[in-house]
Amino acid sequence: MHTILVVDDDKEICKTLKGILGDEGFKTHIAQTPDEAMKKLKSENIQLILLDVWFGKDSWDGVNLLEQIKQISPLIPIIMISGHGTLELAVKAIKRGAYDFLEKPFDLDRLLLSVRHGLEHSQLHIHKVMATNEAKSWPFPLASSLTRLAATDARVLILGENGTGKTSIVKEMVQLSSRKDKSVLILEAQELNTLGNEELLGIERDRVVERVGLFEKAQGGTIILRNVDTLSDKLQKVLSELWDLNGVYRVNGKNLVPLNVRFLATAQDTFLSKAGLFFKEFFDRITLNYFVLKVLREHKEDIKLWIEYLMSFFSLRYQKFLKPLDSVTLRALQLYEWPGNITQLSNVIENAVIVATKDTLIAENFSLPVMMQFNNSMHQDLFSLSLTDARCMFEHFYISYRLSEENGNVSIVARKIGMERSALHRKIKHLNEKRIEINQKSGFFSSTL
Ligand SMILES: Nc1ncnc2c1ncn2[C@@H]1O[C@H](COP(=O)(O)OP(=O)(O)OP(=O)(O)O)[C@@H](O)[C@H]1O
Repeated sequence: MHTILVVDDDKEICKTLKGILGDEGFKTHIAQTPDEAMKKLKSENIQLILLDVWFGKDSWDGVNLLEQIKQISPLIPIIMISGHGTLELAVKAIKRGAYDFLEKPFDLDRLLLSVRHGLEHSQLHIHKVMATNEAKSWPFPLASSLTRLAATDARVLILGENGTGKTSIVKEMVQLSSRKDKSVLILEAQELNTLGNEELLGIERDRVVERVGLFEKAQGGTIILRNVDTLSDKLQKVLSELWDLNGVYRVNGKNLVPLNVRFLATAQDTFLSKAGLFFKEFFDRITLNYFVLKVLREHKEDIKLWIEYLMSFFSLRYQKFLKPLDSVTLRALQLYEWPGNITQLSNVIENAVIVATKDTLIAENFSLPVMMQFNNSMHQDLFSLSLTDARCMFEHFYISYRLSEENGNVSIVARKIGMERSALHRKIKHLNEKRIEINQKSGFFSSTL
C-alpha cells in the first residue's frame, strides 16, 4: 500500500483528499503546518506528497516547504495543489522540482492519474538511482569476462576474502542472464550439509511424488551455492552426480528427473590451494570457470566509488540529504586497510549516515579505528614535506580534526586547545592560504578549514 502525505492548512481539503485517496486504497497522512509536514516525513514512509502552493502564512508558502522537503527527500514526488490566482506560484514550484500541479476544484480522474503517475515515476527513479540495491547486487559494471560468462549457462565460481562482494557479483550475474526472471535459490553450504536425501532430491512413493527436492525447486532458474569450500563430502558427491546426469533420481524414484538449473557459487580465495581436501570430481567441476575478487586494500581507487555509492544508498534509506565527503575525510577512509572489505566499509558508512546530525559527514561520525589509522598515514605523508610545510600541515590537520569534533565551533575549539578565539581565526586563515600553496607545490591533500 502506498503512503501519501496531504499538506494543506485547510482542514476540509485535507479531509476530502484523505477520503478520496483512502477509497482508492492509499494510506493517507495529513499535515496542516510545515512542522507537522516535516515530522510526518521523518516518521512515516511517505511516497508522494500533495502540497498546497498557498500554504500557511507569513514567510511560509508551499514553494518554501517544497524546497525544504527536496533537501531531505529529493526523490519523493510532490504534486502542488493550486487554487484560484496561484497558478504562477505553481509554475514556480514546477521549476523547483515539483512533479505536477492540480487546480482546485479537483477533477477526480486527473487527481488520481497524477498520483498514480507520480508513484510510478518515483519507483522508476529510485530503481534507477539504487540500481538493484535492494537485492544487494553489484552496483558497478562487471569485468568483461564475467559479463560474457554471465550470459551463458556455465557454472561459475567467485572466490575472495570475506566481504569482498562475492554474493553481490553472483546475483548481478543472474540479473545479466536469460534466467533473471526465473527462480533463484541461495543455498548456504553449511545448511545444505544438514539436509537428507529426501529434502535434497525429493521422494516418490508408488510412483507418486511425495516431496519435490530442493534442487528441483529451482527448475528453469539458478542456484547460488554460498561457501562451497565448506560443503561436506556427501554434498560434494551429490552435486557431482547431479552435474554428470543433468538430473536427479528422487528417493525411491526409478526415472531420472532432468534438471534445468544453472549453478553459481562462492568460496574463500584459499579454496584453490586446498584441492587435495576435496572430492576430485567435485573440485574439477566447480573450478572450471573461476574468478578471484581483489581485496579492497588492493584497489584503493575503488574505495571512493564505493563510498559515494554507499553514501547515496544509505542516504536514501535513512532519508538524509548529505553533502559529498570533504577530501580529508575521504582520504582518511581511502588510506584505511579495510580488513573486512566491502562489508566493513558498508557498515561504517551506514553507521555514519545514521548518526549524522548535520548535512555533512565528519570525522567523528566514523568508527575510531579508521581515524586512528589516518593518523599513522598522515605521519607518513608529512615526511615528504619540508619541516615548515610539515608543521603547517600538521596544524591544519590538528585544527580540522578538533573542529570536526566540535561541529565547527571555533569558540569551543579555541577554549579547548588553549588559544584566543581571534588568534585561532587568524591561524585558520593563515593555514588555509598556506594549504593551497603547499598543495600546489607537492600535491599534498587537505581541505579548507
Ligand atoms: N550493491 C550493494 N549495495 C549495498 N551494499 C552492498 C552491495 N553489495 C555489497 N554490499 C555490502 O557488502 C556486503 C558484502 O557483500 P557480499 O555478501 O556480496 O560479499 P561476500 O564476499 O559474499 O561476503 P561473505 O564473506 O559474507 O560471503 C553486503 O553484506 C553488503 O553489506
